[in-house]
Amino acid sequence: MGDLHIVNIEKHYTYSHQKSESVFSLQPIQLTIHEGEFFSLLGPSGCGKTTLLKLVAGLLPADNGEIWIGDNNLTTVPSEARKFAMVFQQSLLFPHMTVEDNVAFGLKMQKVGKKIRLDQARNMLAHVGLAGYGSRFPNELSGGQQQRVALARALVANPHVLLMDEPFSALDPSLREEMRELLLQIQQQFRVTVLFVTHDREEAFYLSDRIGVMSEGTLLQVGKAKDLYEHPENAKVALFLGLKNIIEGKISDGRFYSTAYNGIEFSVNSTEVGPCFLILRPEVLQLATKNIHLASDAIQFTGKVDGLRFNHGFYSATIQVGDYLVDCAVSSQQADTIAVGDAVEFFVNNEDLWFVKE
Ligand SMILES: Nc1ncnc2c1ncn2[C@@H]1O[C@H](COP(=O)(O)OP(=O)(O)OP(=O)(O)O)[C@@H](O)[C@H]1O
Repeated sequence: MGDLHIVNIEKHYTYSHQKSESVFSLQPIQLTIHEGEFFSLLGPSGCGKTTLLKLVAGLLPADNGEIWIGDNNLTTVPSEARKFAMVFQQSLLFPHMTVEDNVAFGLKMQKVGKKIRLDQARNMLAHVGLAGYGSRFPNELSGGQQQRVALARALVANPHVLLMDEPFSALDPSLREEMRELLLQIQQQFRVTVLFVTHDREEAFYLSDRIGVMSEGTLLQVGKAKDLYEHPENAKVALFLGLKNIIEGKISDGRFYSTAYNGIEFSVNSTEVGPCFLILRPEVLQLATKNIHLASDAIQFTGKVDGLRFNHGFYSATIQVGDYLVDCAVSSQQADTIAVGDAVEFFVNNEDLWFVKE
């Protein structure tokens, strides 16, 4: 098997609508997904995630570029011969076939004998928590159970890569969480390479070894969730990841200037120059308490508590600084010492500043 290499793949669509012609271009994409890796393509609706997935699957012809797995060039290999399996948002099971026949169908196409394929199908159904459901028909299953069958059907033929397009987005939140856990468990057990498409950043962050952030047909940045969150390469990635406290300004002569927060100016170590954005992650902002010892290059702000919300084990304070609201993560202990309307000081260490270009 080996790594999945997407080599300068591109695709251009032209379509007409009410006499105007539009074009969507998937710009050349270069990406290697390691064998056994869980990789997500994350981006807003219409950015080209499904197009890229279909190019990898061989369901769409590429205008340019190649798909390799290990040393095998798959570019001209038809979809059904690539040994890739797909799971979609709404997986179409054959309604007139039992669950186990649905799961065994791919093996039947590969001319695997009846006994062996039914044994394998039942075994895979047990892995997805559906032991004993084999003789039911798809319409006798819930939406979540149907997705489990789709997963079993995808995995039974031992695919090189599992391609998944928003597979859980039609499920309710608690079922979605359950399916995520199941998928992770199965992926670790079978060590299958997964290429997963989602527009849900929480989902991508939770599941993935690495994530590729896409926008308007381009792959903006690839990395681990933590690296993307702490060090987005540009403002688009930061905005799409929902980062808070993004401040427009500029750097010149080693100093950052912004009109935000009542006017900011301080020395920076960054090599950036010109217009840029400063990102202050809520977790790196600290409330200044009486005994705190500030580093000499820490940057201090003064403001007024505008709101205080409990958020999964910590508090999130909104602090008004001039015309701006700043999000600041606050421990439970600190939250007990402040109230809405209080004047507060908070600071950030210079090393925790992150600057990006547009
Ligand atoms: N067969 C096609 N012909 C013309 N345009 C297409 C075709 N398929 C997709 N598009 C356009 O290409 C763009 C990318 O679509 P794609 O489905 O890849 O996006 P996506 O990121 O998966 O979006 P979503 O999350 O909404 O599914 C969209 O503007 C879409 O309208």
